[in-house]
Amino acid sequence: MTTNLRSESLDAGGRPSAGPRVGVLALQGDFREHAKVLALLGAEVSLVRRPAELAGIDGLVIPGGESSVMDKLARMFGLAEPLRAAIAGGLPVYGTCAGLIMLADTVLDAIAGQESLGGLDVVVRRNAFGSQNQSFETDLAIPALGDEPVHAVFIRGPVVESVGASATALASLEDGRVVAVEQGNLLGTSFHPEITGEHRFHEYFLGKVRSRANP
Ligand SMILES: NC(=O)CC[C@H](N)C(=O)O
Repeated sequence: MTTNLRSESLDAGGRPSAGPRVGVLALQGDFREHAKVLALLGAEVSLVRRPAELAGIDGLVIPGGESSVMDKLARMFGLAEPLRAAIAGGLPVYGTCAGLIMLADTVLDAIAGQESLGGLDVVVRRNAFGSQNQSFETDLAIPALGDEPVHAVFIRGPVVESVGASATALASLEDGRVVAVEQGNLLGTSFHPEITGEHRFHEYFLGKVRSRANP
């Protein structure tokens, strides 16, 4: 008899080990696309809408969407402070587009009263590619992810205007503008790997999640 096990690795008790538990912030935006990619890569995925749902996750993805709405909902649902505490406590978090804006310490062109969660020592500018050119696609060389370029889709994305001393740029456009950054367990991209079939960013993120879950 063969059993259809999702994971071939076994835990200390000889049982098949479950994948890392990754939450996806599901207040607004393209959280379903992230959940699909993460599940495909073997993570145990849960949607996060309340503070209690942060318990027991080993990592969190903040999706693309609209950062000002996400911010409002996060505060309304009492999630903003628990999220800040989780980030400060070292929870691995990957933010795409609006998610990157949520993780940035400083946000330019925010709407009045908009707050970010912070954690990434970067300055981002919302809607940096302007209304004439709201969406575009390009291939990015990202040595940290291997030789094959990353096909990147930008949808009213932010740009990283300055990278502070604690953060590192992972990818830039040809004109030098930074569009992917990391800092310890935090990862952010201006673009959307969750919609292109590109899994290397999620894999890279899951690496951070696994090393925190099994130090
Ligand atoms: N695709 C996206 O996530 C767009 C981000 C959006 N322009 C914002 O400011 O939040």
